[in-house]
Amino acid sequence: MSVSVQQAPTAALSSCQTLRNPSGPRSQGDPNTTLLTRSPPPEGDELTATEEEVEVEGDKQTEMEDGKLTEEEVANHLSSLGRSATGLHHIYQFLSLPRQNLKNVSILCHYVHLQKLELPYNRIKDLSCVSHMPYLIMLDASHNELSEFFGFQPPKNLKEVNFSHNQISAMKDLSAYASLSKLILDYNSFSEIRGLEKCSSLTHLSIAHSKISRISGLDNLPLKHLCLRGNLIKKIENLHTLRTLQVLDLSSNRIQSLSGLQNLHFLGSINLESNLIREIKEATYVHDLPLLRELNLKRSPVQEQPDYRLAVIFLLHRLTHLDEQAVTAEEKVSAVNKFDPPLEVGAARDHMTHVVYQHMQPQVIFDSTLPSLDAPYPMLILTGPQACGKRELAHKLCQEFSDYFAYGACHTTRGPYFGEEDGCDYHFVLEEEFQNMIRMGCFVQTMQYGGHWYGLSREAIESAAREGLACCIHMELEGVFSLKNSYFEPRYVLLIPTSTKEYISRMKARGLYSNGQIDTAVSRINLYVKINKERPGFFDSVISSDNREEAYRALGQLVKEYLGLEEQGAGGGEHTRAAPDNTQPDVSGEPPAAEKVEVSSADSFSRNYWNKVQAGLTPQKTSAELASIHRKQQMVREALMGKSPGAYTQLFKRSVHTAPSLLAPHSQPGPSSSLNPNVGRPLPDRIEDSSSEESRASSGLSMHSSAGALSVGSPSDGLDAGAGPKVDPLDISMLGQNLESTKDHTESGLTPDAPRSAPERVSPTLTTSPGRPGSNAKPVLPPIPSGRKAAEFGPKP
Ligand SMILES: Nc1ncnc2c1ncn2[C@@H]1O[C@H](COP(=O)(O)OP(=O)(O)OP(=O)(O)O)[C@@H](O)[C@H]1O
Repeated sequence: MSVSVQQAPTAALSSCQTLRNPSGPRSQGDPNTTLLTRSPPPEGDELTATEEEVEVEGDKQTEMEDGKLTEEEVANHLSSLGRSATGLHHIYQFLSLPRQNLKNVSILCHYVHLQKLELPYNRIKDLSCVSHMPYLIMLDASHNELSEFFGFQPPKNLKEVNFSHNQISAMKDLSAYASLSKLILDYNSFSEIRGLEKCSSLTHLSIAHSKISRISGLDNLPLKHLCLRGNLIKKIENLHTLRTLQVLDLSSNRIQSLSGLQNLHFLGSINLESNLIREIKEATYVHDLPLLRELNLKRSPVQEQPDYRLAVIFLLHRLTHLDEQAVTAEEKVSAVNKFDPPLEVGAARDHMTHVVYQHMQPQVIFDSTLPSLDAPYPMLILTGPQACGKRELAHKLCQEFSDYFAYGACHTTRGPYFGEEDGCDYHFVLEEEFQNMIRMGCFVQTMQYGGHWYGLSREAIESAAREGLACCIHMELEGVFSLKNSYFEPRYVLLIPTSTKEYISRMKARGLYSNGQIDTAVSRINLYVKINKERPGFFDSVISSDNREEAYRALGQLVKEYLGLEEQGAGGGEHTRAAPDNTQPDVSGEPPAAEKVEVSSADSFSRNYWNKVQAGLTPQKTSAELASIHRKQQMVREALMGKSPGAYTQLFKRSVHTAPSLLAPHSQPGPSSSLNPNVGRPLPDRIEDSSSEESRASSGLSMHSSAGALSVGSPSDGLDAGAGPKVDPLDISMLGQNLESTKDHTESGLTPDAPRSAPERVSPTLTTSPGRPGSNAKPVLPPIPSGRKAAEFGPKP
């Protein structure tokens, strides 16, 4: 028997060809089935079998039971007929003998042409036969009893080796295996990785379920796949030179951090299942890996973190699979909306919150700031990055234009800086109180900045409006976005630092900010610039804040243009009165010549792209069209007044000519009048001109003048609060009548809100009456102008 088994491979070929089953390798199950699956002897031979043959057969069976591989068995499992490596012979290249209970495979010494050898699930302890297989490319010796690592002469082309599930405890130098590209050593007892330094072709290495406690010995290997699953590794280290690594499996270790992976730019898949990663922020270490698509953190403590999945998806937005589950587009959107909502989303959420909370409160009419038909309550918002000077400028502006603007103090949970006064710079409140105010629907908008809450309360606006003043507020961009969702239509002035260096040194000079706060503020400059660039008209005006004086000059000029003021001398308080206003559109909507000039000068102020475009697109109306529009508007207003008598009648009528101060409730005592240095001043001659009066009345810009004309103690003193400032050229004729009727009501004890009879007719003579409602109030601020002006500064898209 041994003669036939140990024949030279070429001889074995013919032997194999006759012996092996044409269907190729068989019996993958029970190792003992080998005998049963052997090819039956040729027909007829059975009868002539000699005693000797029976004996040989018996020997063979004994050998198999002893785990010794026989020639016949080899022949049965050979496959893949092809040319030998030398090209001179036809040979079987592939031998697969799994689960054969083999212990001794020394017979394979003679199968020198084998290229692929599979001997898994046997009991082999010695593989020295491989030394005789110089052409071997693939060797699978997994699930055996090998205790030695590569115990054979290196076949020069050996590429893939599987020694998993053996009893090998030490790695040895594999520098002779230069062609080795795939090495699987799972389920052995290695405690250290070594000997691979010269394996310059090794792209796939797996040493799972061993006793490795430290990653080492892998420097500069061209590995693409590395599996060290089920070891004792605590730290990801020494991987930074594996520049080509694509798949990394470090599951079932004791790793606490993803640090050490940040330079592996080809990594596409990381398995860290069953480790000790606790913090979501660990994901930041792999945030910059451009090809990372799969991350598995299953069975790690980090899973218990709130919003774990969305947070990781947010941090690693390129992931397609997290924890072996596909990441959906919805999850990606939710993650962004949750952790870095676009300004619009944040603003919408903020707005919704306050609207809902406000609606949960008893509803009241905010008489001072309610939007009117033509003009919303005037507000000026100074926006820009922190410490760009907007607060200082807002204060200064409110001081100089104290008859027009009041500083709207927001609420904040941050503590006051040195010199800050409660109620002046901010209303300083505790977090609990702030949250309570949110729930009570007190805010129009809120924002968190630098870990503190800031919020603009409705009362802050209302209190300014009750005094007949426009509100001037400073806030960050998020606040602007939120406010744009409300029905308020402020004008927004962006104050932007153009010299970062100067901005930083100014912030440092204040001595209030940490480096981190300064960095945040600086980084936000670009946000403002971007918004201004991408959304023309988002800000009504942009002023450089580098030089505070120049910035204030520009802001002041802008406000003067807006108010229609003229310089009346130097010094503060000079703007408590305005020049007679003859710049407003007449009732027909056609601006007088003077206004046209002003409009063009105000053009730079406006910078409202949208409105300019709109104005450009709007064809000039003929006088007939304008008259028609005029009639329609009048009818609408009358209809509205008729529909809602009482308070609304008052509201609309009064608002026709009044700015908020005129709308202050009668019960509101005279802070405004006491504050107003111009109360009772004689009206300039021009204002008494009826035509200009009418013209002014048609415009918000006339308000300060008309107010100035009012005499102290005007019956309008008793006017109740009404709608926000409204400029309605069409209702000029109602002014006197309104005045009279109000007076009557007041005298007769009727409250302004009491139901009234049908709208009274207006005597045309009253339109030229020098007495105007609100004459005892301070000069009132101009509402946002209507007509042509409105087109300039009107609502944004
Ligand atoms: N209601 C609000 N909504 C949004 N932003 C606000 C609001 N109130 C204040 N802010 C802004 O929050 C930022 C931080 O305000 P804070 O007063 O703490 O900073 P500051 O260092 O004094 O800077 P500044 O001089 O710009 O006010 C500022 O840019 C401020 O304009």
